Amino acid sequence: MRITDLEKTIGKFCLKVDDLYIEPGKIHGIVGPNGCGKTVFLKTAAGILKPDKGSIDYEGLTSREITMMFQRPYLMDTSVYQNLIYPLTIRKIKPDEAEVDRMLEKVGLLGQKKQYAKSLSSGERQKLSFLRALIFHPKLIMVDETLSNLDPESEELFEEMILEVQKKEPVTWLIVNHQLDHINQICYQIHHMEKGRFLKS
Ligand SMILES: Nc1ncnc2c1ncn2[C@@H]1O[C@H](COP(=O)(O)OP(=O)(O)OP(=O)(O)O)[C@@H](O)[C@H]1O
Repeated sequence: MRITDLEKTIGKFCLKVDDLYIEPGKIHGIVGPNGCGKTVFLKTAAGILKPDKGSIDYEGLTSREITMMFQRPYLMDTSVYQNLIYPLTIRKIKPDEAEVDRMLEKVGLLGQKKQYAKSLSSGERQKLSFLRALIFHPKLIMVDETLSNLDPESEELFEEMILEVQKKEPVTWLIVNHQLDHINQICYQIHHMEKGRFLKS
């Protein structure tokens, strides 16, 4: 993915990306102080916010192959299971039930499969949202500080799952996190942001 001459102004804030190359199939971390524009960048890169100027070359990826995990996951008024398979439902793909159970089991949510999703704890919601992002095998996954609120064990589990995905069919990950987060250790490249710009690495 290549981002060139991109600009996005929201209120007093201005995001400016002259030239940024995100090597495909790798795990990229984005770190920087509060308010430096990480979320605005991610939303713009995901196509949720329209840039005022500039271009994003997804190198052949379509919007259906891109997903974003938000800091506060949006869940629908239905069961854990229905929320999980939603990306498949809208793509008219029949879920592989054994695979669904395997995924839920892996994060310890199998017992809550039929439970109302909105009754899950915040960490459980993030686990569900993570599985929902993985279930349709996207090629580009953007993660907005989702992993920062997890307990160390869950964070380790997510890292393990990310590496498992990378072994099978490499995905491009853009993971916004904090400077000292453990997840940085599995990143191929860390991109530093400050005041709406990327620092040269
Ligand atoms: N809808 C909006 N209206 C006005 N200003 C906004 C809006 N959205 C974001 N901003 C401003 O843009 C700047 C960048 O915000 P952003 O959420 O991208 O920061 P961040 O790096 O993700 O911060 P944090 O680490 O605190 O999550 C902030 O100063 C914020 O106040």
